[in-house]
Amino acid sequence: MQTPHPEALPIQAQGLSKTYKVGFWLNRTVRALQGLDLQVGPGQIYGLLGPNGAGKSTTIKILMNLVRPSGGTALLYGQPVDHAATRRLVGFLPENPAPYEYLTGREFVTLAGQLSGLSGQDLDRRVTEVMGAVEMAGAEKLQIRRYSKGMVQRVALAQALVGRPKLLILDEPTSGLDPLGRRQMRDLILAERDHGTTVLFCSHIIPDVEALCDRLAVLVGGRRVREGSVQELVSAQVPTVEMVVENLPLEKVKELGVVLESAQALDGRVLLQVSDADSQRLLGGVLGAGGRVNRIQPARFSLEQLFMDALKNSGRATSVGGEINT
Ligand SMILES: Nc1ncnc2c1ncn2[C@@H]1O[C@H](COP(=O)(O)OP(=O)(O)OP(=O)(O)O)[C@@H](O)[C@H]1O
Repeated sequence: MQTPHPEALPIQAQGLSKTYKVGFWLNRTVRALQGLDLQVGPGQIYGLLGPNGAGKSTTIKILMNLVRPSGGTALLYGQPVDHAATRRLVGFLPENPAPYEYLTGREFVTLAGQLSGLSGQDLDRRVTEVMGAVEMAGAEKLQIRRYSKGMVQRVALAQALVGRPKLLILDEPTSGLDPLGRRQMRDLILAERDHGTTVLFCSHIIPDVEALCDRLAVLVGGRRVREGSVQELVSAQVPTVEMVVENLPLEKVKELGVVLESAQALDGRVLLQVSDADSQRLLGGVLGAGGRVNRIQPARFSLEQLFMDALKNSGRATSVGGEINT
């Protein structure tokens, strides 16, 4: 039997596409993915960031062999995604985990451990270890139907971790968690990376992506529109300047003929964002028209700005996958 290639990339996908048939007569097609390339190196935390319907879950489902791609290839450690020995190296947290409600948390995680090949004392020790890591030791004897959403998410993470995976694939790991729960989930993911585990996760929560990722891909409408480290992506943005103007209404500012990145009237003031290159012209125009500038400062580069720009540039007023009629 073929074995996983430990020197191969944990994840390598090329030209992935996926169309779903929808509608009562299945006569409409949604293009969930359109030629996606993805490479995740060992020990990285890699984020897929995108709005609702961008194709993040579809990508993850293809990697987990839950959905077949319509085109392209996906490899885990150099092997196809249905390769049994390779799949044992992967821990998976689905988007809406639905564990058996009448099992206790410990029974559920023990079952997952058995399925990943553990037994006897090793299994017992490992279950205790992961239940402790996700801070569920105190509630491990309760049936899952008594758990809160955050507790279900933790126990589902414990089942993903129990088999000591080399690669963790997490679909929206922090969704539905309160700020403390999100923080703890982030710490757990970082701790796994520190143990050498490779992590792929998807999210639309920008601060989580910013806090966790070594690299990320921004997906919009099933396409990868940006890729790189957070630092690379953020510093590649066009520098902009924020200006607060008084004594001049927004309509008059717009008449100055300077391209504004954003403009908002608030409490008798106008908040403006303009490219660095245009800022002097705007300043001159505002002062010349009798306005007063009471603050001017470089805008902080952020992943959020990048994300918004990516959405705007891809021409998507809405974020759902491209639907075509056939
Ligand atoms: N089983 C399915 N049948 C039909 N269309 C689907 C199916 N799964 C996903 N889609 C469509 O494919 C597109 C991409 O969906 P996907 O769930 O991959 O996006 P996502 O980025 O994970 O979004 P979200 O953040 O909302 O989970 C969407 O337009 C969605 O409606």
